Order: sequence, then C-alpha cells, then structure tokens
Amino acid sequence: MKFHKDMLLLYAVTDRKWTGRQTLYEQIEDALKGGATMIQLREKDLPESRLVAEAEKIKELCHSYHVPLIINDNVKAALLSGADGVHVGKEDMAVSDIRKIVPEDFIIGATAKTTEQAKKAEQGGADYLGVGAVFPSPTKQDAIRITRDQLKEICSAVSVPAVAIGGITRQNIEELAGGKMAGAAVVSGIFSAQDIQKETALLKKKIQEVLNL
Ligand SMILES: Cc1ncc(COP(=O)(O)OP(=O)(O)O)c(N)n1
Ligand SMILES: Cc1nc(C(=O)O)sc1CCOP(=O)(O)O
Repeated sequence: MKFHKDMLLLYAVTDRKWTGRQTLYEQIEDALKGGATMIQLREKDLPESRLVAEAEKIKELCHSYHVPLIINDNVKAALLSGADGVHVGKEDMAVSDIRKIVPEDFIIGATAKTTEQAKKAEQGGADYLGVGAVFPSPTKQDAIRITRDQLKEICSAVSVPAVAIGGITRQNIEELAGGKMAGAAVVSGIFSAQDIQKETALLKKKIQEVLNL
C-alpha cells in the first residue's frame, strides 16, 4: 500500500497485555471499526514463525478496512507476512539498509528523539517518524521524554511527516496542539479501553480538532 501522511492520523500500536476478554485480532478489528488509520503489530516475545503467522492474518483484516499494517522492529517478518512496512528504532536495522532490500512501496517508520536522528532517518529513506515520548508512557515506562517544544522542533526539522507517541490519551492530546505532528500513535489509550471501538472513534475526533482538520 502506498504511504500517505493521512495514514498517521490515528496510529494504533498493539500490546497483547490488554487481551483477555477479547483476542488481539478482535481488539484490532474494534480499533479499525473505530477509525484507526494505521496499525502496528508490536510483539516483543513471539517467536518469528508465530509473528509471521499472526501478521498474515492481521494484514488481511487491516486490508479489508484499507488500512496498512506495520510490523515493529522485524524487517524479515514484515516481508515474509506481506505486511505494508516496518517501524524501527535505534537498536534495530538502519533505515538506509532496509530501504536497499525492500519493495518500492514498502513503508519505513523510524523513531526520532532528536533533530539529528530525524534528519538521519529522513536521509536514509524513512517515510515517517515516531517522535516521543510526549507524556509518561504506561506501556514503555523507561521511554525518554521530550517536551512539546522538542516535538515541534523535530517535526519542523524534516519534510517527512511525524506522529507523536507516548502516553497519549483523549484527555491529554490537547496539550500537543501546535506540535506540528501529523497524528498520534497510541497503545494503552486505545487498547486498555473497555470499549475499544468507541474510544478509538472519540480519540480520532479529538485529534482532528487538535490538528484543525
Ligand atoms: C509510531 C512509533 N513510534 C515510535 C516507536 C518506538 O519504536 P522503537 O524505538 O523501536 O521502540 P520499540 O517499539 O521497539 O520499543 C514505535 N514502536 N512506533
Ligand atoms: C512503543 C513506544 N515508543 C515510545 C517512544 O517514546 O519511543 S513510547 C511507546 C509506548 C506508547 O504506548 P502508550 O501509548 O501506552 O504510552
């Protein structure tokens, strides 16, 4: 699927921790019904073969809603499953190396916590940046924090669009107004909700207001 910055508006990043009443597949379907514009499968503990099998099923689901599926960290699993792209951080394969081995429309997202990292990712061929943590994150408690001004500075330093991440909820997203991001990437603010579909829809409406869309 060809990347467009509108896909970043509400980027739902999964966390199996919140499954129980529902399977991850059902939770993702609720997020899609609520209007999530991109999904990232973030699995830290699954063996690669299971990750590929999961990703194949979730890709079909996402595509039935015309939404791209991105795989966290694992380029090989993303390619084997036919997912639309990968998101990498500084511990992962370099963006420039990934760009050399993937098909033309393959989406590459990269984490950037400084303008230097943002420029390097852009030069390497990243399609978008994930910039945070803009609030304390329940999902990644050791995530390095950045201020709203740093978010704005990083987003302004590059031409590729960026999504804010880290502790974003419907209640605090307004504090990011003017941050120059194209959208929000959210884990617990979506997947911890009792009613994921409803929370996703409300959060999307709020983001549209904050971004003046
Ligand atoms: C959209 C988005 N932005 C940032 C991240 C963080 O990625 P990374 O730095 O690789 O850290 P882990 O996700 O591997 O803990 C992300 N996943 N998505
Ligand atoms: C995966 C991830 N990366 C971050 C970063 O700052 O790079 S924060 C984060 C977790 C985001 O989850 P939640 O919406 O529950 O805070």
